[in-house]
Amino acid sequence: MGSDSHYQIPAIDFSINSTELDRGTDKWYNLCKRVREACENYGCFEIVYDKIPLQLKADTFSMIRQLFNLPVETKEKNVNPKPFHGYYGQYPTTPFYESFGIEDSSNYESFKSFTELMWPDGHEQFCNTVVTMVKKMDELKEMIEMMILDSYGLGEKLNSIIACNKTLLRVMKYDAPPSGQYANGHYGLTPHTDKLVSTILCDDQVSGLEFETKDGQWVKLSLSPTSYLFIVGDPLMAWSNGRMHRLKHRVMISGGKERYSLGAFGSPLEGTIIKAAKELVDDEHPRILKDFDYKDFSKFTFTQEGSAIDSEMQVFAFAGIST
Ligand SMILES: O=C(O)CCC(=O)C(=O)O
Ligand SMILES: [Fe+2]
Repeated sequence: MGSDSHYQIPAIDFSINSTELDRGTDKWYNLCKRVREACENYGCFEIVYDKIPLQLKADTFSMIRQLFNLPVETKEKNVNPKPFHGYYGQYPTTPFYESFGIEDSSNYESFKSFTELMWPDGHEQFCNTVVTMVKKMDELKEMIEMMILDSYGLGEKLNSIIACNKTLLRVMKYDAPPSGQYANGHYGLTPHTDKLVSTILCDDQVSGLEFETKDGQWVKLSLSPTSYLFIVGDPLMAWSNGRMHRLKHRVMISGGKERYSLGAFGSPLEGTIIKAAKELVDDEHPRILKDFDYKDFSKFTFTQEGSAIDSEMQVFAFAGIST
């Protein structure tokens, strides 16, 4: 992955023979260890993965362009009161950003309903292409979640938030600002840590994503066509009792071409209480957060009080243990 020449996030190659990736093999445990180290030290890693055909990815982005090209009145029909779901756009603070959050999108019937909301006469190619892509990203996400559990020796804890969440598909578009404006960059998306458990992200080869290193430097990322980015979100950090690092990131746009990106986000199930795995709390790692209801936390981030707090501090303001 091209980033600032002196700073490189780990790249983990999953493009190997499927049987080697079976749970229990040496290769599996070796990857588990690397995944854990990357999440703890960087809060992210590049996933090199050849099991999603490049043509499928290209077709998906072409379908997503068609979606964003629909009239605003049509896009606004995708209303969903849950945080990070539904259509978001035309906001004065992020004038170049639009997104859709579509739940249960690896389920054909559910995605078909969304498709018919956007195209009342149906759009089979849109539906088939995107569902196929989300299923592939889902497989990858489930495998990485299992690796995280196994990396801590907690592979049997299948009711933890790591193993038990639903994929929320989010698609994003960042308009290119008018030429000559913002030559030095403008926020497409302001700095934040993800509020969903984890994220697997890819883009259509127009860069803009940047992340903050642990020592406060902003570094540009550009993903190769066969790469995806895994990002640790606040709930995953909370589950790991602070062992995993949340990645603070932002999108900067500076003109030229519009950017499209696509993410499979792990969304906690209704009623989920986020708590540190008890095995990950000990004298050396005292508990850093109280248990909290995920829904209340995500609502809090949108309140006047919550939104005034820096994104990475919100979880501590909501559930921090005062010493
Ligand atoms: O568009 C991107 O590359 C990043 C999107 C993102 O960070 C988010 O939706 O949380
Ligand atoms: Fe994000």
